Amino acid sequence: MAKKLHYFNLNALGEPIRYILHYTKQEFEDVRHDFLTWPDPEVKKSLPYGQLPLYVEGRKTLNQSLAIAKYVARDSGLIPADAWQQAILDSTVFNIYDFWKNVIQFVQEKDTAKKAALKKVIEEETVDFFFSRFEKHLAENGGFFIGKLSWAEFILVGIVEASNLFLGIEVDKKYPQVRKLAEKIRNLPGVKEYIASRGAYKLP
Ligand SMILES: N[C@@H](CCC(=O)N[C@@H](CS)C(=O)NCC(=O)O)C(=O)O
Repeated sequence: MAKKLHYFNLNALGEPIRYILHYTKQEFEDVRHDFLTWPDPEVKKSLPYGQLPLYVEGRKTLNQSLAIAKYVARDSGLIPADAWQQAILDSTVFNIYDFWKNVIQFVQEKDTAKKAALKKVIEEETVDFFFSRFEKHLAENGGFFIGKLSWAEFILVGIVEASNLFLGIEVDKKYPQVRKLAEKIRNLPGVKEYIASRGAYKLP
């Protein structure tokens, strides 16, 4: 069945899904929309909630990045059988997205002074609040969230990379567990080749 992932030519919410698809060796069409000319009225109208990413499998479509990531991670050992462990991972990805909300607020702010103020708060408070917790969670579980590789680590690494790109800082600089994990994910078979083939992202 033909699979397609629609997203912008950026990392952000699409990249963890791309990483999982490449790691699990699933063939898919990586459809990239141009952020600079967005919104393309035809495409926007065709999206169930007007936003990307959108995953397409045959005639079925799925929106919401976390739902897509979890769906494409099934049958690959990236989702534990145990319900409690599944819930821990769900909670973890929501915590990661709670951090990401701050980055999005920064990205969307048009006023230069307010934008600078938001960046200062993120750099001086928000990063530490979330990343000290991610760091502890990883340290207590052998460098993963539940003691082995799961879909949640892909989400964290994708969000770290996108945050670094959008904020122009290294949010993971002081967090060795997070950094080590990012290196591990980037060197996974499938992911490594994908990264080499796509090159580096640049902000529009
Ligand atoms: N909760 C949604 C958020 C999707 C979202 O915010 N998409 C943004 C890009 S990251 C978008 O499509 N922006 C363009 C628009 O709203 O027209 C998810 O996780 O998929």
